[in-house]
Amino acid sequence: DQFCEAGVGYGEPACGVSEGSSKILIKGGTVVNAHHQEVADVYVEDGKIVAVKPNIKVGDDVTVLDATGKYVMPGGIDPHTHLAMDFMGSQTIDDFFSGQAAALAGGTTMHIDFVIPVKGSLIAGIEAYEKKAMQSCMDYGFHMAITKWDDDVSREMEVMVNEKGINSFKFFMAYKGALMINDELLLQGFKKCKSLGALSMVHAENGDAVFEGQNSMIELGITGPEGHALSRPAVLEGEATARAIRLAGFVNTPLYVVHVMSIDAMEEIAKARQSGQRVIGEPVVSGLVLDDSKLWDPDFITAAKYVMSPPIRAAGHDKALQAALSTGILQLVGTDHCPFNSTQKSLGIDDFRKIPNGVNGIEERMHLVWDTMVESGKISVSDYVRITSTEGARIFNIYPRKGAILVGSDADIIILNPNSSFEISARSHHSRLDTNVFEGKRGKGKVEVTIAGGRIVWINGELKVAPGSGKYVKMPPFSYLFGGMDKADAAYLSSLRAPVKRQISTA
Ligand SMILES: NC(=O)NCCC(=O)O
Ligand SMILES: [Zn+2]
Ligand SMILES: [Zn+2]
Repeated sequence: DQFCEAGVGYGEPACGVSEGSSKILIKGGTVVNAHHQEVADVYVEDGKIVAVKPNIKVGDDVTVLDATGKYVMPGGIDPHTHLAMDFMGSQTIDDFFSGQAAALAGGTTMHIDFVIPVKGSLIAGIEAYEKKAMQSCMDYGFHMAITKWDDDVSREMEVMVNEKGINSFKFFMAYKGALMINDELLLQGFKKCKSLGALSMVHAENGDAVFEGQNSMIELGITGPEGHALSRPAVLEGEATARAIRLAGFVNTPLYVVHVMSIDAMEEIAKARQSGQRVIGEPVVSGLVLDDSKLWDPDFITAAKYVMSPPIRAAGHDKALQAALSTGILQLVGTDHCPFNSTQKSLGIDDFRKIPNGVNGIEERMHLVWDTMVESGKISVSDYVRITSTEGARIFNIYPRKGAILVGSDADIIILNPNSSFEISARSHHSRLDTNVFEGKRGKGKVEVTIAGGRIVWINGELKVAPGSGKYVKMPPFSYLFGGMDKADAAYLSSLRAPVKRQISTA
């Protein structure tokens, strides 16, 4: 078994992990934060970072890890996952335990998952997810999807923000007949989010046009996975991104565009940001490092494992998204980890519209982003920390508790060896998935140690995780993205020209 699972408590030497206390000293590494790096020791006690400075001396009861020549960085925060999600007639194959264990093995120490309402009810939705998350072995937070609109939903959004610690709501502009909402709902939702200080997030594809595109493909006799890409071209992602941006601008509320997969969408975000609008763009690792060629593979399972929405695009979009990430047009990297195994993907053997949409990434993100962005010289190590951890913590308002190696921060830490290497395979990964969309990818830089909540959970290629040890992280509203918005609203109001007092002329 790859996991030391139930029954193995922390503090016991198991799975070859020698740690036995909650006191850890990381010695001699290069400690990297988003704005600074220095050679220093990091001392951890009871789940928190207690000291960051050179030459810390400790007693015999402390586990000492030598990080000389290595980077000591905040654990990754994956802002976009779907664990144990019921979707397209299946449930994603990783639950909150297996998905999080995989994450920890890849250097991610917190994720934010999307709660899907039950028949539109947010309360029923969060209750279901609270149950699913009971087996957690790492810290997590929730976004909430909005799938219908009425007074109950509006009231429940208040409960989510004020009582449940949710500060972001996702609106699906695609998946017609299932999760999709229309522009009227989008506007109501954006207004409500603004009033609550919650971040509006969109899955930006024109769902009506996608529906048309799908029907056209079927009429043309194109039923295989390539039909998925052909039916929802980048122009539909660009259109929806532009529409969401303009509606968020009309309401004057910040917008977060999830899984930006195309140049078309990225350019809309670039334009909006250039004009001063508060728009965040999140590429996902599959969009950054893959292209759509495998969707034409003659083997159905090989092709179907690449089916996700918006689709992985033709070569060229990947490089453009990397460039946008390096120049700050896009701000942080997620995964959209939404794994369906071969049997589940086979639901669409005769019709691509029935292939459950989603790919893996929660375990691979930190390595692939390091190799693609840092090892290639596109960004600095500090920027790596920013796009994989710190910016997520800031956007979702949990910085500096998360996303930093600072005194008082949670002890979520990775040690990355830049001279070591990784290779990705379904044979060795920790997800329950029987395939891997990144199969065979190799690169430089290896997460050798993961510390989550002050415990060594990944070392020497072994996981030591216990179900139930992860904590729910409440995320307060009014993140930095909302700072000064009230002034912009006031300026807008005062800019309105005085209404004309009209009389009926009788002449
Ligand atoms: N992206 C995808 O294909 N599946 C997960 C659901 C979503 O994020 O749209
Ligand atoms: Zn989506
Ligand atoms: Zn998603």
